[in-house]
Amino acid sequence: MIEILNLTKQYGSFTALNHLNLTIDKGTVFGFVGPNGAGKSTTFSILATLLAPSSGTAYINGFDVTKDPKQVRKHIGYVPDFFGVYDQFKVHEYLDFYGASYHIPSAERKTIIPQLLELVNLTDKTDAYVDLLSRGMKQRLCLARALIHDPEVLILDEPASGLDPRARVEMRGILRELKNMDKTIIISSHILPELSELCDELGVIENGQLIANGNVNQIESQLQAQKVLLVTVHEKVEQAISFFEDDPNVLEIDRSEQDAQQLQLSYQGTDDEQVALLKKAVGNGIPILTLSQKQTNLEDIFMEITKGGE
Ligand SMILES: Nc1ncnc2c1ncn2[C@@H]1O[C@H](COP(=O)(O)OP(=O)(O)OP(=O)(O)O)[C@@H](O)[C@H]1O
Repeated sequence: MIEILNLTKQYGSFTALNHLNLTIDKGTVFGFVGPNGAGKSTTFSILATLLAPSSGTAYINGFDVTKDPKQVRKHIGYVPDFFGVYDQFKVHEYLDFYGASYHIPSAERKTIIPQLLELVNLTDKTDAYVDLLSRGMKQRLCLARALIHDPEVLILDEPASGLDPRARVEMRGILRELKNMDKTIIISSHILPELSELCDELGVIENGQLIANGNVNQIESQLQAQKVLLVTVHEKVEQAISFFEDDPNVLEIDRSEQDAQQLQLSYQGTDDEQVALLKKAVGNGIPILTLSQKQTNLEDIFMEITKGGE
């Protein structure tokens, strides 16, 4: 379990994290999403006990990251966004080195390492030199390294960044397996759809503050206070625009770039009000060809909830 309490980090006069509060229950896969510079890596570095907060703190399985870093490290596996690998090592030697650093007895390491390599699909690379692995393979090796002491909590900073689509799918498969092993996982990305499928819960961070938190549906419903109606009219586009502009529930009208006859209405009315509006439009002679509601995808949601930071 991860508890973040009023976590604040100042770099000089710059506030990178501003009273962040978050609780992640055991066994949850939590996606931490935010634009570049939002404060994700800063949060993760603090959780990994590598950076001291300016104020506030965080607990991992009840251990305070500022007061009890040694205990915390036993309970976490951390994959940073940039990592180095010791290039003179072969894959199995690399894992063995880290296993020894965690004081795992040699006999045990001999059992664990093949299991980990199987988990991250690197069994056939056991004798390969680490520096000759592809980026995706290095990323998976780094994940195996983070798992060597069987931590309950995994802190994964952008584990899918820079991977091609196939490698991303592979990474997702591995994370799913880890979820099935009941690990608590916090994983960051600036790509919301990448996380949505995998995560039980999401938190959106911007300018060091949590601006949305919950499951995908909860985050979606925050946005759905405003739906987007797509209205295609047969000619008379200007007439349609001035008609819809008069409705107080229509907040904004955009014209589609692809289709000059299509209007996109940001609409905040209820379903009943929407029915009444359409009835009135038809009654007023607006030649409506089609009407539909734009399906908001997670990319739209992300753009919407982070647009304050533009
Ligand atoms: N050592 C540092 N000194 C000064 N400012 C820093 C330092 N580290 C990070 N920052 C600033 O703090 C803010 C948060 O950075 P952080 O790396 O936590 O963001 P992020 O959400 O992980 O971004 P990205 O998605 O680009 O990795 C950024 O504005 C960054 O420039």
